[in-house]
Amino acid sequence: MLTVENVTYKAGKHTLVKDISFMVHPGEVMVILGANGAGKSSLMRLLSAEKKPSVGSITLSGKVLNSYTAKELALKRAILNQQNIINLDFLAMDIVQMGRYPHYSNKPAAHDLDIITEVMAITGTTHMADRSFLWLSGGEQQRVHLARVLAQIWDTPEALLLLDEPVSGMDILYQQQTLSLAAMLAKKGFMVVAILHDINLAAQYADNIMMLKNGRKWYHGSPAEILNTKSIYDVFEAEADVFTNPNTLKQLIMPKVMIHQAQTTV
Ligand SMILES: Nc1ncnc2c1ncn2[C@@H]1O[C@H](COP(=O)(O)OP(=O)(O)OP(=O)(O)O)[C@@H](O)[C@H]1O
Repeated sequence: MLTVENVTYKAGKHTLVKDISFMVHPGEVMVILGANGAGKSSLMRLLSAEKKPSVGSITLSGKVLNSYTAKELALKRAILNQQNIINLDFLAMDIVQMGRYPHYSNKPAAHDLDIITEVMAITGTTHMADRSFLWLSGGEQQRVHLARVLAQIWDTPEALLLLDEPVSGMDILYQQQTLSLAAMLAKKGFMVVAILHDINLAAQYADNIMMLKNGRKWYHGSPAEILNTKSIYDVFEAEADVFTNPNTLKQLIMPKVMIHQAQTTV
């Protein structure tokens, strides 16, 4: 279980995350929503242990996050960042293999190679295995990185998977496939925390959504509980209609065109 208790994070005189508490259980997909600058990535940096809370505590499986060694943490949580800049001429397969580095010292074992094959198949990257990573498109690179991150924790029960805008740059099919995969991994026992900008994808795939505003938790609950015209306006200052998709019974958000604002910016 991931437990975040009264966490505040300050950078210099700026408070980026303010007194946030929540829990994520194995089996759960939690999506973080919020406007640009709301503090989503700052919170993610705390959850990944890249940064330490100024106040409050974060525990993973009952142990304080910042007391894990780097190696212990690599075996327990993986993060897909927004930007994974790699300028070296690796093959896509080599990038995925990097995800297994914490699991072996010299050469990957047969078990590691099996996992690499499996995650490349599940992320639709098998056919890119022998291609130079640098020559892949942005969306293809993102899928290879997803395979790398999955390779890292594939055989760890109740691992924490952190996804910072995992579907940016992906086409509609891979957006759906990536988030279905995240939901499937949660069913397998992982804890998934994802930052998304697309509220409809959040409505479709999240078990719970946390909406941030000015570094604070503004709303937290299931999509059905918290996604409505008021919460969307409160958090994004955007007007939207919220319907129920008759096929999936999930929320469907239709932003209203802001004619006045659009005209004044033309
Ligand atoms: N090290 C820092 N020092 C001061 N301010 C910072 C620092 N890092 C981030 N900020 C500010 O904190 C706020 C939150 O940033 P953060 O990247 O967490 O937002 P976000 O919700 O992820 O935004 P976006 O949707 O645009 O990616 C922003 O106003 C940002 O400029």
